[in-house]
Amino acid sequence: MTSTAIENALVINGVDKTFGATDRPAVLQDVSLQLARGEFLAVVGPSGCGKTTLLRIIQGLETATSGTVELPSTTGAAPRLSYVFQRSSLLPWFSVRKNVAFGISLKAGRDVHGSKVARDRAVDELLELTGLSPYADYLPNQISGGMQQRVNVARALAVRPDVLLLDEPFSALDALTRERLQVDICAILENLGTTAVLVTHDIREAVFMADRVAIMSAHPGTVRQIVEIDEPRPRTVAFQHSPELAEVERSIWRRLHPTV
Ligand SMILES: Nc1ncnc2c1ncn2[C@@H]1O[C@H](COP(=O)(O)OP(=O)(O)OP(=O)(O)O)[C@@H](O)[C@H]1O
Repeated sequence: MTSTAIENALVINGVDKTFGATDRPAVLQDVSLQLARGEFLAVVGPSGCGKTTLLRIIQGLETATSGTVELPSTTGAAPRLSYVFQRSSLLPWFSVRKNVAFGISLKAGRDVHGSKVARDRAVDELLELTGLSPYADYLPNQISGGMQQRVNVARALAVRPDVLLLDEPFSALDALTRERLQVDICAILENLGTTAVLVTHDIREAVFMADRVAIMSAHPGTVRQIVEIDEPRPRTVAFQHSPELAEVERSIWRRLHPTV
C-alpha cells in the first residue's frame, strides 16, 4: 500500500448501488471520495439521492453493486467504524455511564483499551469531554434530547473509531441545542483527531462543521462537486454566524437549486 493510501482513512472508489434487479434505476452511481486522517467531510444533497445508503455501504450494512470502499489501516488491525443515528439509540435501563461503556463492551472482541481500569478511564474522559460527567448516573429519560445525543456520540467515540459516521445526528433537536452541539462535537472530534463523515440536510451545519462539503445530485445519486471550507478548525461560534459562512451556504444552496 502506498503512503498516500495509508494517509487516507477512507477511500471510496467508483461505488454504484442498485437495489433489487439490475434493470432498476441506480441509487448511487460512480461515487468516489477520499478522506485524509482526521478530516471531516459533510455530504449534502436532495432527499433520496442516496446519502444514507452511502453511509450504510461504508459501514458494511449494505454491499455496493460495484466499486470499492477501503479503510486503510496504519496498524494492521481491522479498522473500527462507529455510527451515530438521527434518533437516540440508548438503552433506557442503563445509566449514561453504562450506555457509554456499552459502546466498548459491544466490541469487546476488539477491545482497544486493554484493561478494565483503562476502559473506565476512557469512559470518564469521554463523559468529561462531552460535558456529561454531572449526568453520569442519570437514565436516558432523565436527560434532554440534546444530552441524549451527546451520550450517543460519546458511546460511538468510546471504541476510538478510525471513522465516525454521523447520519443527521442533530436534526431532531431544536435550533439552539443543535448549534451548541455542532460547536462542541466539532471541538471534540478535532481534539481526538477523529475522521468523520456527516450526512445532513442542513447546509449551514455542513459548512460550519466540515473541512469539505460533497454536494450530491439525485437519480442517480452522484457527487457533483466538492467544496473546500477555507476556515481553520476547531470552528468558533463567531464563524457559525459569520457573513463568510452565510456566503458559502448560499452558494451551495444555489448549486442544489439551479433552477431557482
Ligand atoms: N433497502 C432498500 N431497498 C430498496 N430501495 C432502497 C433501500 N434503501 C434505500 N432505498 C432507496 O434508495 C434511495 C436513496 O435512499 P437514501 O435513504 O439513501 O437517500 P437519502 O439521500 O439518505 O434520503 P433522505 O435525505 O430523505 O434521508 C431511495 O429511493 C430509497 O427508496
